[in-house]
Amino acid sequence: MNANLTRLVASAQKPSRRIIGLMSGTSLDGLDVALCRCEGHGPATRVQVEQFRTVPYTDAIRQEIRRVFARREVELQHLTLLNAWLGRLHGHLVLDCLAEWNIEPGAVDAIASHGQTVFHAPRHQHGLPDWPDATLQLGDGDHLAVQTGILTISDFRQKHVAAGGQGAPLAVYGDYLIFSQPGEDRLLLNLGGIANFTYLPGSLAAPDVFSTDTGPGNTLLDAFVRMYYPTQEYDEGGALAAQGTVHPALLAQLLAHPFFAEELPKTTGPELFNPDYVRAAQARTATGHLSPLDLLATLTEFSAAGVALAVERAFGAQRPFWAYASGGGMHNPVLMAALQRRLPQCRFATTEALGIAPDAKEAVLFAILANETLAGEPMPIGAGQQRVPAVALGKISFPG
Ligand SMILES: Nc1ncnc2c1ncn2[C@@H]1O[C@H](COP(=O)(O)OP(=O)(O)OP(=O)(O)O)[C@@H](O)[C@H]1O
Ligand SMILES: CC(=O)N[C@H]1[C@@H]2OC[C@@H](O2)[C@@H](O)[C@@H]1O[C@H](C)C(=O)O
Repeated sequence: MNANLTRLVASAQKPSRRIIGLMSGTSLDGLDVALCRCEGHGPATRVQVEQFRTVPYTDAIRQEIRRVFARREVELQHLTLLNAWLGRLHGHLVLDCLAEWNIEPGAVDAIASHGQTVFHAPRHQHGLPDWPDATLQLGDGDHLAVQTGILTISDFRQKHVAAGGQGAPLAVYGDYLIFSQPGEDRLLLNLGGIANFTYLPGSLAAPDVFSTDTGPGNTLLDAFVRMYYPTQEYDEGGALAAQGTVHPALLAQLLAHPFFAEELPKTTGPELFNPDYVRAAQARTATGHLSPLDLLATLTEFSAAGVALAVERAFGAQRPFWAYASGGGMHNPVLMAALQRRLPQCRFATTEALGIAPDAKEAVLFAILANETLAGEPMPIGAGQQRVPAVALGKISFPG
């Protein structure tokens, strides 16, 4: 047998594995690196986060990604170069983190790399009836594996699409394994660039588990903050939105897109929710004159409204939940207050209360996905209409 396969089988048979989860989301704020100890697999999975760091992206890195990010037309050479360049960059950043933590690469079983989404194209968004759902993440796993000498599992979203999903959200698999609690209906709410939630029934009925994007989280806020306040990357503490007033007609127009009326689960991205989308809604409502502060207040309310609409659509307006937040948006009190006002039946906490630091959560979930790819069985959750395919996700790259 090939020596790589022998090592792979040995790793899959271990009672516990050390896996580095990597996530760089749509906000382009940096690479989240979570060193996890994953014990067991399936519902018996136990995860302990041994180390976590967000390595911030420099402006130069962000600029290179933005040349292709969510753009319908790009320079093909740049896209090609970026795939290898990001793979190497992520490999370097992993090695830097390991050196800082005093851990040898040989002490790590695997890297679970999400890669950088550069274009997300579910059918409802590209609108081309003869073409499938599709999504593209860059930062090829082979580069990470060779750079670090660590087995790498990457490109998790393609199998999801191939097996009938939209390529997202994937958090549902890990959420189900580590956050399900008998007797408590839970929502795991991630407020990243795009917002999404996973529903975990207290009955533990696997077929009912599902996950959906709800619309923008921070992506529009970030884009307009950068536009109006070039020295800032985001609305720190919601300080700007807090000084503005929500414009009801613009808010209604922003919510008029068919995305919000569509069946759950669904997925989206900045390909749809971008400044052009907002400008078009402003043109339709003659609100082009709105001050930056009022616009940010309206966009913050828009994000909260998207989440509330999806929750109501799925469960009605009455059903109580514990909602455990994660993602950068939970640091924005204006957004959190709007959510609480629109979902009075929910009680809010963060995943800290469940033992996982909210900023680390997505990176940890990819480590868990890789752990399942190595040692688990496909999970029978969200069967059928919920579009959560029961398949092992990710591609395996050997270091040699
Ligand atoms: N202190 C803060 N106050 C307000 N907003 C914040 C704060 N900290 C982070 N954010 C917001 O969170 C964003 C980063 O969130 P996160 O890292 O969860 O996004 P992501 O993982 O890139 O997104 P996605 O989950 O869509 O892929 C920032 O761009 C900013 O908008
Ligand atoms: C295509 C893509 O990268 N989608 C991301 C993005 O960020 C949030 C939301 O949009 C979610 O659908 C997904 O990420 C998380 C980790 C997921 O798949 O669960």
